[in-house]
Amino acid sequence: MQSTLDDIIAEVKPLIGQGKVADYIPALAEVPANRLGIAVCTVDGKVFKAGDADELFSIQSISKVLSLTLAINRVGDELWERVGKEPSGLSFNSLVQLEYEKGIPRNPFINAGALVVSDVLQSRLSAPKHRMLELVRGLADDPAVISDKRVARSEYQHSDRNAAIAYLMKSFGNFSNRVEDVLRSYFSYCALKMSCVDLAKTFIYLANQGRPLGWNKPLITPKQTKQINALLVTCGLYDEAGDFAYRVGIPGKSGVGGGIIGVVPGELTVCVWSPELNKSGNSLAGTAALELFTSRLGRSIF
Ligand SMILES: NC(=O)CC[C@H](N)C(=O)O
Repeated sequence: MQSTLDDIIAEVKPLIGQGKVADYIPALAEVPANRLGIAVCTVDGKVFKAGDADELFSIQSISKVLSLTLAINRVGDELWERVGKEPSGLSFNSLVQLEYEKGIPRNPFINAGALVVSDVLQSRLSAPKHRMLELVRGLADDPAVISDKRVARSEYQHSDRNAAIAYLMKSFGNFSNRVEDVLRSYFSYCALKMSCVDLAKTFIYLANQGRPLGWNKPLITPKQTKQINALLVTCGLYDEAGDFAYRVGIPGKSGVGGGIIGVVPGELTVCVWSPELNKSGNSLAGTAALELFTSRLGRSIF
């Protein structure tokens, strides 16, 4: 495993320069483009890493998996009355489908869906931002995980499109709380700062029937774990979910910070980070690294 990870980092490095670091907020635009890391965590808790696997980065939309997990945990199947389970085929922050589908987002991993999920958490939890922090600290087994206030504030100052999405859903009756409050929580989840190692450990519950590392009780049921992994395969990479399934072939979730997590059910989680993105907003070198990873180890689910 260790030599495979070292080889992957060396082989993928030349791709740096072909993508574009997210620049919609200054705090993300400043991240050095040449970073590249990979970490693997196995269901029995072994961690392997290479490159910049311990450096912290903004997890952005990877947090949508955590908020979905919390929401499923709290409300169960009721959630699916307010958000769909189908791929959108459109970019993560698109508004067009929402109008003709009457304010019901296609899935929980596009921004519209994640905002509905955040709205549910806002209603159900007394301190949603704090609860999320507590959850990730527990999952990553790292009490030092924080949400970067500067990133969250900057996102809020550039939130016109996400606010438009939320207000459109509100006009259809699919949004209960004040838009500003939910946006603040949503951005605080997106601004979580974690490393590849933290994230590989955090998501091991998705490879292990809902059981986090070192916990004595499951976070979600095996059935819910299967459901989240299915949604990751079909919707985790936005309008590139098909290409990702074709090239990488495992459940995955990307974020505009350049991170991507992948799940090999029953076996391991893998997290890659490279800040330069392709046109769909997914890490360019990160996707290539995962493609090599699953191909070399013969680990696709297909
Ligand atoms: N794809 C992403 O990572 C998007 C997250 C970003 N904070 C947004 O809401 O636009």
